[in-house]
Amino acid sequence: MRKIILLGYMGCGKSTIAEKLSSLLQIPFVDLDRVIEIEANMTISQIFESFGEVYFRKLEHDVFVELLASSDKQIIGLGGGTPCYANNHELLKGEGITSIYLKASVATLFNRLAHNKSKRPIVANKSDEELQEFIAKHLFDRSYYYNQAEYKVIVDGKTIDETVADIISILT
Ligand SMILES: Nc1ncnc2c1ncn2[C@@H]1O[C@H](COP(=O)(O)OP(=O)(O)O)[C@@H](O)[C@H]1O
Ligand SMILES: O=C(O)C1=C[C@@H](OP(=O)(O)O)[C@@H](O)[C@H](O)C1
Ligand SMILES: [Mg+2]
Repeated sequence: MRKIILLGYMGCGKSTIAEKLSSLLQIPFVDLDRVIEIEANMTISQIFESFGEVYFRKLEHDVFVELLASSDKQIIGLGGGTPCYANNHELLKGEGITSIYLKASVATLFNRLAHNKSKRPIVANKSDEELQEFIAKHLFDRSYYYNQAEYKVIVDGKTIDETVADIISILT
């Protein structure tokens, strides 16, 4: 396989898990958001603030297509919204691509995002009460796209190492 792609809602652990998986499997890791930030020379928050979400989604699609076009073996951590726009979910079905949905419950996501939302413009300004309800509805809306992944790994109640071990058992 050429690309191992991790997807799922904000805070499910895509960036954290991909980095650990990368060091264990000795396969380079790229975080889609980081590539976007480097190419734009701006943070994700600055892109949203200056140009808006529609512009970000276009950039995200272009960078995703660029990454998939390379023949390099890579682990790619997507942004939470990547599979949900611009038909990106169809790109997950391409040849040589293994896609894995890191599935987290609303409670797990809320616990993580409540302390970790400032760099995520979609949730940055929400109160705790708003956040819980927002995640529940948003996750429901996005689940259709996340469920297009080839594999699903439940992350609730698991340590980083346990989730990584689950992924390795899928890959081997
Ligand atoms: N068991 C766990 N697995 C993954 N992340 C965890 C876990 N426990 C706590 N975290 C924390 O949750 C956050 C997940 O964020 P991140 O990896 O950026 O997710 P994503 O890229 O999916 O938005 C990190 O701050 C990470 O340290
Ligand atoms: O869910 C989303 O729409 C987004 C998730 C973020 O990535 P993470 O899932 O890594 O936080 C980032 O791409 C951007 O803030 C938008
Ligand atoms: Mg991330």
